[in-house]
Order: sequence, then C-alpha cells, then structure tokens
Amino acid sequence: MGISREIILQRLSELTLPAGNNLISADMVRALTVEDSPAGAVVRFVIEAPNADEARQMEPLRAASERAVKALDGVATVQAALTAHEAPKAPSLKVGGHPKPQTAPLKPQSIKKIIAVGSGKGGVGKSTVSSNLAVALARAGKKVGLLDADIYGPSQPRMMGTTKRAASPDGKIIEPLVAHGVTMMSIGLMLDEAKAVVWRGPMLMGALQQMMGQVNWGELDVLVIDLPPGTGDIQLTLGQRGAVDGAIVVSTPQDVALLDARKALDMFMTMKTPILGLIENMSVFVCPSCGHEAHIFGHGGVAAEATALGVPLLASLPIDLETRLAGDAGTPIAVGQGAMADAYAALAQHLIESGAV
Ligand SMILES: Nc1ncnc2c1ncn2[C@@H]1O[C@H](COP(=O)(O)OP(=O)(O)OP(=O)(O)O)[C@@H](O)[C@H]1O
Repeated sequence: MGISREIILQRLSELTLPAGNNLISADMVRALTVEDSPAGAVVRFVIEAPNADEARQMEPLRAASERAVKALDGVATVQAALTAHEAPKAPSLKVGGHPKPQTAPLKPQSIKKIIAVGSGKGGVGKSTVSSNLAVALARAGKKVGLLDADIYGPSQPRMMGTTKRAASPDGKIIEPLVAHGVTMMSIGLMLDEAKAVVWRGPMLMGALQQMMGQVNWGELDVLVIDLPPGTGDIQLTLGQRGAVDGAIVVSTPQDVALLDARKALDMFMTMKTPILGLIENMSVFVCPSCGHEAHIFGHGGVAAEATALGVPLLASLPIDLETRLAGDAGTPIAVGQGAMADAYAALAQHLIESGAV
C-alpha cells in the first residue's frame, strides 16, 4: 500500500498562512492525486489562491508544500501548482462560471442520443476513437455532434482540423463549427490553446452546462462526447443527471490501462449508465515491411475483461501510423478509404443496428 491521502493532507495542514490558519483549514488544496510508481508515490495537487495577486505571493508557500510532502516516507515526486480562483477569461462568453441552479435536463431536447467515450487513463486513444466514430456515423447518414469535454487537454480542434474560435454573436448562444460533416464544439475553441486549465469542480460544471445548453447544436441524431480521462466531476455530473444514453470505454491491452478502464466501467455501472462496450485500441502492430504481428501493449486483455464484465468488445483497433498522422493533420482516418476507415464504419454500423444511435 502506498502513502494515504490523509497523511498528505495532515502534512499540508502543518503549513501555516499569514492569517494563522493553514492550507487545509483555508480549503485551498484542490485536485490531490496520489499515483503509485515503482519509485514511490507521485503526488500532485493544486493550491488555489483567491486571486492572481495572492497566487503570486504564495510561491514560497507552494515550494514549501512540495518540500514538506516530498519529505514523507514513500513519496517519490511532488508537483504542486498554484492557481487563482477566478476563471480564465473567455473571448465572448464567461465559460466556466459557477453553474446556475438548473432543473432542466442537461441533455438538450434537440439531441436524440448521447454517447460518451471514456477511458481510465490518458493517452489510450479516446479522442482518436471519438473523432473517427463521429465521422463514421456522419458518413452513415446520421446527424452527428462531437463535444470535446476533455477540459484538461482538449484535442478535438486539432484532430478535426478546426482551430477557428467559436463565435457567440449575442454572448448567449455559441455557434459550433462544422468539420468533416460533424458539428463540433470544444472548450479548447474558447480558450487559449497553450493555456493549462486548472478549474475546480463547480467551474467545470458551469462549462459543461454551457457546452451542452448554449451551443446551437441543432437537431442531432447523436452527440458523441469525448470525456476527460478517469472518473472525475464531468463524468459524475453527466451520469448523475442521466444525460448519457450509452458509454464506450477505450483501453489499450496493457494491464495498467485495463486496471483503470475497469474503474471507469465501474463508475458507469454505479451510475446506471448503459455500457455499450469496450474498444481495444493499439491492439497489435503489423510490420508494414514483413507483415509480422507484434503485440506491443500485450494481447487479449481487453477481450478477456469484456467477457468477465459481460460487456461487448466493440472493436480491436491496431497501432496504425496513418491513424496517428491523420489525427495530427486534422483529417481523421475515417474520412478516407482503407482498412481503418472500414473498421470505424463497421463500428458505426454496429451502433446504429443495435439501436444505440
Ligand atoms: N490506433 C492508433 N494507432 C496509432 N496511433 C494512435 C492510435 N490511436 C491513437 N493514436 C495516437 O496516440 C496519441 C494519443 O491518442 P489520443 O489523444 O486519442 O488519446 P486520449 O486517450 O484521448 O488521450 P488524452 O486523454 O491525453 O486526451 C495521439 O497522437 C494519437 O494520434
């Protein structure tokens, strides 16, 4: 067992502020995560100051808090970030304000189905799958929206090749962009691309409400939501407010990825969100010169997990250079022809035939 959150919080409570209280009693520590690594625990947290000026003055305290946690037994690395309470300024809308109390459903009436694409850990290809699935569904004749809810690392503007800022002529309704036949919106289109966003839960909820309710989606057969990795506030809000009709979890065959994928599946099951299935990404690498198959991230784990949990394995997608290049170039692989485009078309067809879309 690694170090517990309680011990870390206890140590942080020993750091006093000029007013005599401490980081914990002043409720300034956010997003504390503790991950095990072979060298010891990797601890990350955010210290949230009331405003930017105070944040700047708190740099010595930030450094001291890193040192204090680093000194604990079993801790390998500590990263503490300082942030100010105010939300970053958005161009024409106050994205990320505190959520207004809402009784209306989160899912807009003009959207028939919402499919959320999640993953346990980052970097497994969740955004790649979301953009390609959205394009494949549009090619199959559906009216499709794509919402990039990955507030910490929005990648859809790049993957869909739309870096234009979203407009809001009246400051209320956000006009989405259209790329490759898909109506899309990303929090990344409203923010400076290079700016790291550190928001607390209620702000995330505000941003999500705006993305769902104020974007002029029009009539959609399906909205594909590219979730942030893990099991955080966005997933919980969507699940608790019954906004999601079906969830897909993407995983690589690696044990560590599968362990996290299981947590994501557990979360959806707990919230009674219907699980459409698992997708194994980066399943195999076929050498383009000799055709040799290498299972770089392991073999068979996702299929076994799907069987164990009684959920369908929707697709097994290989490691494919063209997929990566196409994503980087802003034209998802599913737009063109070939084996990968066929695989995404088959996935879209399956979801349509099973009634998920
Ligand atoms: N099947 C694949 N073959 C080759 N490269 C892939 C494949 N799937 C995804 N990639 C590449 O892997 C990288 C990570 O993919 P992607 O951004 O989709 O992952 P993610 O799970 O959404 O990550 P994050 O949580 O960080 O947003 C990208 O460069 C993408 O192009």
